[in-house]
Amino acid sequence: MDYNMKNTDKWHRLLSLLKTFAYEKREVTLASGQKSNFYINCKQASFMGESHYLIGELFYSLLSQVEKENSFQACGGMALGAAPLLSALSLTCFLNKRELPAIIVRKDIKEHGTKATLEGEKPVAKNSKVLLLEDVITTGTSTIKAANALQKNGFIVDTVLALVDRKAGGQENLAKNGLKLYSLYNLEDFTCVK
Ligand SMILES: O=P(O)(O)OC[C@H]1O[C@H](OP(=O)(O)OP(=O)(O)O)[C@H](O)[C@@H]1O
Ligand SMILES: O=C(O)c1cc(=O)[nH]c(=O)[nH]1
Repeated sequence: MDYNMKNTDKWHRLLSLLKTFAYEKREVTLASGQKSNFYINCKQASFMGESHYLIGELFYSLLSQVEKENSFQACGGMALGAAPLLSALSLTCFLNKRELPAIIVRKDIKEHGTKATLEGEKPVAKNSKVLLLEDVITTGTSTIKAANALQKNGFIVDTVLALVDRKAGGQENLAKNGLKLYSLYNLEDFTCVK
């Protein structure tokens, strides 16, 4: 798909905020246990008001394109990285006269109180189609876990929107699990000199 929001002012501005606050060139161990010499910690940018606004607008625009073939009743994603993305998209949908409630998947089951794995699922009917959001895709394992948690709770998940695809096999792993990936940025957007 040719994304119509790519290379727009909003797309460039969000990339600039991610490059400034999220991208770090350093040795790091990733969620998968693999070593890398760079890290994109989107949370350093995604909780800011301006990024929140841009993420909402860009994901809303991507959602409108994806929905030419598919439609969704809610969005969902894994804590913590997906939390600001879900909040941004859900708010932007509301401002566009559409309710798209957000479901966050806890990394660990809450041990007291509700003992919940999901939060925000009450407004969403079972068998609803949930659009999965993710900040960074490396192997795709975290995203597949989030999809499995939602599916186990009676929701349908087949599509993922990500901020960044590190192009490290994640897309292929998601496809093996029946998940189609659309990402706003990939690794080259961070590494190209422009
Ligand atoms: O594609 P993968 O190989 O699974 O790696 C990507 C995952 O790693 C990060 O989460 P992290 O586990 O660092 O958690 P956080 O959002 O709580 O910081 C990121 O938010 C993705 O969920
Ligand atoms: O693979 C990961 O754990 C990972 C990579 C990255 O660049 N950013 C992130 O938040 N997680």
